[in-house]
Amino acid sequence: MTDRARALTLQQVDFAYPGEAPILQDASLSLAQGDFHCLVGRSGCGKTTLLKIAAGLLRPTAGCVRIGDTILDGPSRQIGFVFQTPSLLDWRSVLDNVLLPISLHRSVTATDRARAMDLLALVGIDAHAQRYPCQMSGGQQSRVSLARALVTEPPFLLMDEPFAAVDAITREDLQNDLLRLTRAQGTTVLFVTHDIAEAVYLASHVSVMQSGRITRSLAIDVPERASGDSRYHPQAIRQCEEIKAALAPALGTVTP
Ligand SMILES: Nc1ncnc2c1ncn2[C@@H]1O[C@H](COP(=O)(O)OP(=O)(O)OP(=O)(O)O)[C@@H](O)[C@H]1O
Repeated sequence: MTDRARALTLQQVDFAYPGEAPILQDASLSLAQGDFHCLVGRSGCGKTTLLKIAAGLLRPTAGCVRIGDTILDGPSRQIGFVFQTPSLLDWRSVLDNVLLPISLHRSVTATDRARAMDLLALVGIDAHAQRYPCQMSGGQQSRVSLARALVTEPPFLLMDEPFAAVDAITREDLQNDLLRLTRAQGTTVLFVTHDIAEAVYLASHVSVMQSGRITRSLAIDVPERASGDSRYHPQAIRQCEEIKAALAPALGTVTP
């Protein structure tokens, strides 16, 4: 697949739930191949709705979503989705949960199993492959969910606050796992979060959403991205403040 074919674009998207006022208005986003794009915004501004449109789970009332030059007209196997809660199947083992996206379409092969085990090893839980989700902690379940989303190596990964329910230290580990895996696979990621610091740590680009519109997009350019301490780099803190100001212009802190 060419770089251009691996671009994801939302073009002037409007959306309203049936019988409701518009939720999204003229929302545009452009992700180049390999971008890690975070979407931040206050609760209820329309982030999850935008993500579902980008996944083809909801249809825009105006505008469109494109993968490369092709308009998306429904869910696509090119797009992996990670929800806010891990949503694992309790009656399947960890390994079988990771293999689920494959087993829904065809028979699982030994190569698939080896690949799933590799992913579980990369997120540090391969020793628990035969356990069931109820025997795993919340952070471990998030790791299973991440491995499941990546087992088919989708070129696009859409994530809706996937680490919101885990403690801060586990969240940092999960963020590092996510960066390592998506960089290794060259995945293009759209990641929704309330957490500005998380967005600045993970993202190559951050977009700010307010009342159904994208009101600001900025490139993140924090040095030493690969090392853990880049979270606390002065440039990271400056960019967090910039995003916070963009989210709250009415407070008059900094007007971009
Ligand atoms: N199925 C639905 N039918 C009608 N309205 C809905 C539906 N789903 C969401 N909404 C409304 O759409 C608006 C945007 O919701 P959405 O979940 O996209 O926001 P969000 O920014 O992701 O919020 P949060 O950060 O709290 O998860 C909210 O006012 C919500 O009540």
